[in-house]
Amino acid sequence: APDISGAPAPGESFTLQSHAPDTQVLILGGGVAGIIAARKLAAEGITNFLIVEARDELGGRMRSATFGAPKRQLTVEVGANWIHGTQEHDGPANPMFELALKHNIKTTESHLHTSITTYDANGAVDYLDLVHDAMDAYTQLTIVAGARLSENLVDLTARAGYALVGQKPKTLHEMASEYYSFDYTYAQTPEQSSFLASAWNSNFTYEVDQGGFSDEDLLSIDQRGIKYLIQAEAAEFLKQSQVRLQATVATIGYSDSGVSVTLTDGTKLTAQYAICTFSVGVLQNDDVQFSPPLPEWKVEAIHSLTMATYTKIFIQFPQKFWFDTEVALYADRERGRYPLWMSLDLDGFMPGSGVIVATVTGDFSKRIEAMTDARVQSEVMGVLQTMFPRVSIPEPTAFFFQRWFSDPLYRGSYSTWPASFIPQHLINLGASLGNLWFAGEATSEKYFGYLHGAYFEGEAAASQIVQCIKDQQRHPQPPILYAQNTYPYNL
Ligand SMILES: Cc1cc2nc3c(=O)[nH]c(=O)nc-3n(C[C@H](O)[C@H](O)[C@H](O)COP(=O)(O)OP(=O)(O)OC[C@H]3O[C@@H](n4cnc5c(N)ncnc54)[C@H](O)[C@@H]3O)c2cc1C
Repeated sequence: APDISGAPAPGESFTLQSHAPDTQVLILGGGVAGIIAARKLAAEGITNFLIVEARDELGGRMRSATFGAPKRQLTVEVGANWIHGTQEHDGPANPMFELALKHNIKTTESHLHTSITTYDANGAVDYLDLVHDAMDAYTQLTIVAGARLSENLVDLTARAGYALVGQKPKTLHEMASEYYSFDYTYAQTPEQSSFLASAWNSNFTYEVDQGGFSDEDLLSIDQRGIKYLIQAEAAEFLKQSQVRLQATVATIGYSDSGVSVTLTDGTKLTAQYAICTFSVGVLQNDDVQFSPPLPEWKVEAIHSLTMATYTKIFIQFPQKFWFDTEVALYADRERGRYPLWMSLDLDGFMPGSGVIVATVTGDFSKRIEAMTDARVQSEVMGVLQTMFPRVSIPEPTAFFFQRWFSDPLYRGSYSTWPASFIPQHLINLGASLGNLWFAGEATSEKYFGYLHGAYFEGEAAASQIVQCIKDQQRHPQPPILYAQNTYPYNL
C-alpha cells in the first residue's frame, strides 16, 4: 500500500504514514470536469473513486432554478445555458453537443448576433450599423491576434488590440456595440482582457478552419434543466457509493505518495490520487486550505487569472411588452449598465412566459451583488422605463438573480485571461502537486470559460492518473518554477 497521511492540521506540513488509503482517486467537485473525469476512470476499469461535492446535486455551474409567479413557473438557467459551437458536417463535434443529442436535451437555435433591437436613453433608436461594425472590429481583432501569435509578439490588452485595428469607440452607441461584441462574452472589459487569448478562445470554438466546431449557438430550453445532460450521463456509470453530496472540502493535504482531505464536518478522506476541480475563484479566495501551503509558482498562476462574473437577472411580467428580437442592446451613459436584454417570451423559446433577462458582467456584477434585490429591481425597472417611455410598465410578478461572485463554491462565473497571464502560468495552473491534479474550465488553453473546456480538462486529468496507475510512475508535465518574459525588460 502507498504511504498516505492522516489529514494535517492547517499550516502543518504533510507527514506520511503507512496505511491503505480510503479510495484510489478522490474527485473534488461534481461539475462537468469532475463527472467526465469519473467517467474516464470508470471506462478504464478504475472504479475505486469518490466524487466529493458540496451541493446537493451534480452539475456545478450547470445550474437551473424554478422561476416565476405561482402557476407561471418555468425552469431557467442561472448558470450555463448555451452550447457554443456544435458540429459542421462530419468535422469535430463539441462533446457537450453530443451529450445534448444523446440525452435528448430540448434546445433552440440562438441568433444572438443577428436578432437585435437597439435602444438608448431616448427609447428605441436604430444603431444596428454600429453593432455590425463592432462585430467586424472583433473579427479584425482575432485576425491581427492570430498574426501576432504566429510572429511570437507579446500579448497586449484587447483595448490595445482594438486600437491596432483602428477601432476606438467614443459615442455611447459605439461603446454599447463594443460591449455586446466583447464584454458580453468575456464578462470583462477589453482593458481587463488579453488580446491574444480572447481571440483564440473564440476561434477554437467557432472557426471551423481553425479546428472549431461550428458557428452555431444552441440555447437549452429543456424544462429538466440543461444540467440533466450531465446528470443523465453520470447516471449511466456512477454508483451511489461513488458520490458524496453535501460534503464541503475544508483542507487538502498533498504529497508525492497521496492526498488527504478534511470536510467541514470533520470527516477525513485519504486517497492515492486526487483531482481538484474547484473554480479558480475558489482557489483565489482561500476557501480551501492547502497543506503544505501552495508553492509560489502555483499561487502566482492562480492569482494571475481572472474569475469573471456574468449575471443574469430574471424578470417576469404579466405579459410581454417588449421587442420581438432575441436580444436588445441598451446604451446607457455608463458603459456596462444593464446593457443586454434577452427575451425568453419568443416563439421557439418560452412563448407566453412573460420573462425577460437582463445581463450584466464584470465589475458591474460585483456592484449589484452588494445591493439588495429590491434596489437592483428598482434600477432595472428604471432602465426598462427609459427603453419603453410610452409603455406603462406593470410591476414584475417575479424577480431573481444568482450571486455567483459572493458564493464560496464559485466566486464568479468563469475564468478569463488578463494580458499578464502568460502561457507558463497556464502550465502551472494545471500542474499537479505531488499526487494532486488540477482540472476545470480554467485550465483549458483553447476553451477556458466554456463547458467543453471543463469536459476536455476533466478527461485529460483522469487519463494522466490512469497512466500513472497503470505504469506505476509519474508522467505529468512539471511546473515552470519561474515564469519569465520572452525577453527581459531593458530598464
Ligand atoms: C452565469 C454563467 C453562465 C455561463 N454560461 C455558459 C454557457 O452558456 N456556455 C458554456 O459553455 N459555459 C457557460 N458557463 C461556464 C460553464 O458553466 C463552466 O465553464 C463549467 O460549468 C465549469 O465546470 P467545472 O467542472 O470546471 O467547474 P464547476 O462546475 O464549478 O465544478 C466544481 C464543483 O466543485 C464544487 N465545489 C466548490 N468548492 C467546493 C468545496 N469546498 N467542497 C466541495 N465541493 C466544492 C462546486 O459546487 C462545483 O459543483 C457559464 C457559467 C456561469 C456561472
